[in-house]
Amino acid sequence: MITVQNLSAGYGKREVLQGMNLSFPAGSMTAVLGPNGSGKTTLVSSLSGVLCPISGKVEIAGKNVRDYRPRELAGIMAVLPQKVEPAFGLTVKSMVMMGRYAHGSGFFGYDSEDEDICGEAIRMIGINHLIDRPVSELSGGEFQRVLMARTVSQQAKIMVLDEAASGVDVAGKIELFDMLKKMNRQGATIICVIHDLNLAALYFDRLVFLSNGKVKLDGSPAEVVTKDNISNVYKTSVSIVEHPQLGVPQVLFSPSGDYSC
Ligand SMILES: Nc1ncnc2c1ncn2[C@@H]1O[C@H](COP(=O)(O)OP(=O)(O)OP(=O)(O)O)[C@@H](O)[C@H]1O
Repeated sequence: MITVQNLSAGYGKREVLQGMNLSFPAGSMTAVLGPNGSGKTTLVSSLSGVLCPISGKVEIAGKNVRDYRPRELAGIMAVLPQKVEPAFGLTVKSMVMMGRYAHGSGFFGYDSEDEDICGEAIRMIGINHLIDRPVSELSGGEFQRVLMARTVSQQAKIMVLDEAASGVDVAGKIELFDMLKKMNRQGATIICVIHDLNLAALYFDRLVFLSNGKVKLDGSPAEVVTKDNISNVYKTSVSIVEHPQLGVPQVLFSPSGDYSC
């Protein structure tokens, strides 16, 4: 269980999150959404203990996230940040192996089990063909997949992902979210920042929308993805339809002007 308790967090004197309270039960799968600048990455940085709160706290299994030692935290929580620079000279394989940091025990830091787990993550994410390529020479979407493989190889019970599938093509997104859903069904707690409302409604049990550093909406897709709610949060007009096979709400957008021929 992760709890966000009366959390205020920000940068210097700028308070972005204001008195936020949230809890993420073990085994839950939550999408965090909201307009640009609403505080999603600030929340992720707070959950991962990178950002020191102004007040309040984040607890994981009853212990303040800031009190965990880095290796101990990496053993229970895998974080995929929004911005990662592809380090010069690192190959895809060595970058994925970095996910085993918390587990590494062999003479050189990693053993054959670490190799097997990374190999499996690389196969699952479909980047076998890239394994020896330098990460600095990959396309944006390819690099994003490598980051995802590194996160998966960490085999942590909690996964916090900030725009995990940004830059990944449509089929790749489906593969990634299918995989996350499978991991969730196997017990992983997943918290994922995502901009795509329709994928969020398809895959996540709970959608939390932030607006100006506060929780604006929190509920199942059926509860929160309504015309009024989405129009209100994003200040744009939308239509809601039902997914023809799954029945979940899906959002349609229209151009703001009349561009018909
Ligand atoms: N390092 C920083 N220093 C100062 N202000 C920051 C910093 N990082 C973010 N901010 C500000 O904090 C606010 C929230 O930013 P945050 O990155 O959490 O938003 P977000 O919801 O993740 O946005 P996006 O959808 O664009 O990724 C924004 O107004 C942003 O300008």
